[in-house]
Amino acid sequence: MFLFDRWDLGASSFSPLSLSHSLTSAMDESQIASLLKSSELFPTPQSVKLSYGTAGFRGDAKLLDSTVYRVGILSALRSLKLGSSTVGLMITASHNKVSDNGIKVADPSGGMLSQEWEPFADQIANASSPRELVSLIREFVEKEEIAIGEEKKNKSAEVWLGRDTRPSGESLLRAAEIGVSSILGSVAIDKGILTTPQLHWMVRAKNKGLKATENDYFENLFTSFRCLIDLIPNSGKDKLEVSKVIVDGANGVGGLKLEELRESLNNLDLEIRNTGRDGGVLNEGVGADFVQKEKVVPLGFGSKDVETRCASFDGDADRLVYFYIPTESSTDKVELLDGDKILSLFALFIKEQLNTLDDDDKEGTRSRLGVVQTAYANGASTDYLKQLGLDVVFAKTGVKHLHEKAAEFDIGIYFEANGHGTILFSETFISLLVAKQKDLTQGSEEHKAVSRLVAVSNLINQAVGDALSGLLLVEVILQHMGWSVQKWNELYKDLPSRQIKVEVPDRAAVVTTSEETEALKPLGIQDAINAEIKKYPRGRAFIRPSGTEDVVRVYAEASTQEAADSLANSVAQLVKSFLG
Ligand SMILES: CC(=O)N[C@H]1[C@@H](OP(=O)(O)O)O[C@H](CO)[C@@H](O)[C@@H]1O
Ligand SMILES: [Mg+2]
Repeated sequence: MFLFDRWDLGASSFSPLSLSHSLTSAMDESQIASLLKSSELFPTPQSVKLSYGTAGFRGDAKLLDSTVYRVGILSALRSLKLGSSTVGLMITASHNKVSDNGIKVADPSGGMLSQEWEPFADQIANASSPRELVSLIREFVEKEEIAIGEEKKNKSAEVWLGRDTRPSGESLLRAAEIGVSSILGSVAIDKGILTTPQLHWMVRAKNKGLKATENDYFENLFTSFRCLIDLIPNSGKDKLEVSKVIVDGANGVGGLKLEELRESLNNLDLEIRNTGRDGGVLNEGVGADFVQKEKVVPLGFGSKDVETRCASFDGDADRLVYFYIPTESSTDKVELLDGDKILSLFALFIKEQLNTLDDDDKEGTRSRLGVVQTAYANGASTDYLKQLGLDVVFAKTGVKHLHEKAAEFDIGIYFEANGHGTILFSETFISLLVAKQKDLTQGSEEHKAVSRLVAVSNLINQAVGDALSGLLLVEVILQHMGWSVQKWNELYKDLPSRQIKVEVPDRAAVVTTSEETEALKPLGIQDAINAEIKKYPRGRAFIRPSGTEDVVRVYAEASTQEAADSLANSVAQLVKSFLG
């Protein structure tokens, strides 16, 4: 009973004995003691309601200790549930401001945490006392039939931890370690500063029994990049001179990792700015989110870079956008090549290789290539992709939703307009490609096409969107096509669009349909939005509550920039008047 002596169980009717009985049904006393003792170190902040959201928990870093500790516990349980497979924990708040931080879980597949576990994450993050926390864990462990405790000594959980460059990362990582270790026998392994996609890649590789260090990640990137370079028709002769690309690292982890990778890349003229070493602040006036939303040059770029191909990463390097400063620009406006345009370039390249193969396909087993977008995709990109004859499907915002849909194809390409995306190859399709590669005559067009596809499947991160691997693929495709960034931009012309964030007292008051294009609540707002849309040629607009920030997002598109701005503003006004 010593376990509970130190606990003030308050004035509730709760008795230590009943706690002991109910908890021990799923967990032994030493396990309960461990949880109670460690949770004492991390009191829940009052008056903060936490939600796992679109991409894990995020918020002011000062308020996150207990959340991160609790997600540490969850990750150990997740590992145990899945036969002690390795689970990843990433401490990052991506494109949010530097004083924020966050945590997300990478499942053993390398993908996002199964959505079935999100309600449990919300529950434990919001548990108001150690007693409630332990009780929730006990119930969950019982429901999920997770075996923890003495009898499991030989099979323990393993969690790999990574963090971005935020100053708060180190102490939060310690909190996560304590959380993991409070599930007895679990092992937390600190993998240091990483990009989010690196950790996801490493977790996936580890669970597939492959080499899984950070060096293996780099080696995989430059080997497959080199392979694609070697497969460029005429080895680049008669093609565009390889021109320079300048990368904005958002003053975060991505620029630093790209610097490491650059040592081994000799077919790329690469300049890296905003590495964070020159005094710049993470995500402040820099990075993919800033460039994509504001459509202006990031700090450190200017008139000297006119017409040069530039790219921006976000704070944890899972997003990538390209841009250039047009000659005629007298302002700081950029021509943006967003996730939709990267998706289009990838789709075009993959389709070209598949066409070469399918022509040769005697059995007529054509491969299923599909693309996945969200409601934020520019309408012009969707028209373009459809006109290419591609199967275009839509998913809710958040890569976990896009990833799921892309996995239904032999090759599924998904991208959010903000630059998060990748190309998924199904295991069966990869085996088919590898078998074909062996059968076909070396040097034939078919052999080259199949080899390119295999190299792309190795280069591009199969777990999540990855700015580093995305950048390398864009670069090699441009060299393959002999295209400048301007030529690439001409694939289609974006419809003018505008995004606005509206702060409201309760963003949860906005409830949308599953496609997120219509608001069901507050009642009447959708009719009012529709009436606004009708006033604009090619007008389209929708609202949804953000899953990562305390705002309602407004998106609008129309045939001119003025019209898109005006439509977005009118809809923002409606949001304020219905919810303000
Ligand atoms: C419009 C927009 O860019 N939304 C972003 C943003 O989600 P919100 O739920 O919209 O806050 O952050 C997510 C995580 O990075 C990303 O997946 C998503 O695309
Ligand atoms: Mg990110």
